[in-house]
Amino acid sequence: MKFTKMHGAGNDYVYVNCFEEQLPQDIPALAREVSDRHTGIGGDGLILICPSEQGDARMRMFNADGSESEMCGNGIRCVAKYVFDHDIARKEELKIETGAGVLTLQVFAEDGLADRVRVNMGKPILNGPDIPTTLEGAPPLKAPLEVGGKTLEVTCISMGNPHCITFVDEVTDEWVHGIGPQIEVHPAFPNRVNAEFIQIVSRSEMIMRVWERGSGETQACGTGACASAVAAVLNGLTDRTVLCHLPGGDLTLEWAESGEVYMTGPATEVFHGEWAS
Ligand SMILES: N[C@@H](CCC[C@H](N)C(=O)O)C(=O)O
Repeated sequence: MKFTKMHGAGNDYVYVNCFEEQLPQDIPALAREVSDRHTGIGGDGLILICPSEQGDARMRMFNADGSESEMCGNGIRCVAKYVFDHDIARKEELKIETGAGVLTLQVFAEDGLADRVRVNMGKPILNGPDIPTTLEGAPPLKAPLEVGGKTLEVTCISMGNPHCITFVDEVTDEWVHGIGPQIEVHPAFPNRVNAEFIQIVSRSEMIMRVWERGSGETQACGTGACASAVAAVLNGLTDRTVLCHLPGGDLTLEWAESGEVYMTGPATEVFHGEWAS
């Protein structure tokens, strides 16, 4: 099976071109094997680039634990780069089908290769049961959540996949590794959840670290950054356009007056290979 290793702001996945490659039946097991950083290729998960009847390609994404997610913000920028660079559809405006619907992307190319992508991520889902969470509100805003002996005030938003955002004075390992895994499996989230920790720098800048559902801490999370930008506006902490600093790089988020969220960021190809097992 041929694969390509790519990352978006350090959020790295193994990509397989399913226009050409045949996959084993057990895709969750394949995702776990290729993602292993010691015995596999190494990555935050596996992303399949598949034919689509509704767009130029369809993305399927699997976390490192083999669970499938509806959406991946950093992944979809890399899928767009692959589709553009490898001539599956060499268009500056692409449509990619995801578990969260068909999204429109704008590709910015340098010397014939895509290097930045702007994604219309659609409207955030704010209704608690649709996120899903049992916390009340649309969205749950400053909702009390008992975790590790503390009562956190969290905001919950779905960008097709679920996010639980906590604003903190300083984003520390204790938040990400101590509290993050407990939020991921908290009973308030029936499908588990991605946990973001946000430090506000100014009305237009924030720092984020994430504990991702199914993958643990990653260097960036595109859907998480979008959800956090929406949460920051709803909590009165930032303006509608914000630069988000993540351990692996920066993303620009804009929550437009139309209600749609736009994310702009890098997409990088690292190497190709062949998976033997
Ligand atoms: N890193 C991704 C999100 C990947 C899926 C997530 N862990 C989930 O289970 O929902 C991103 O860039 O959005």
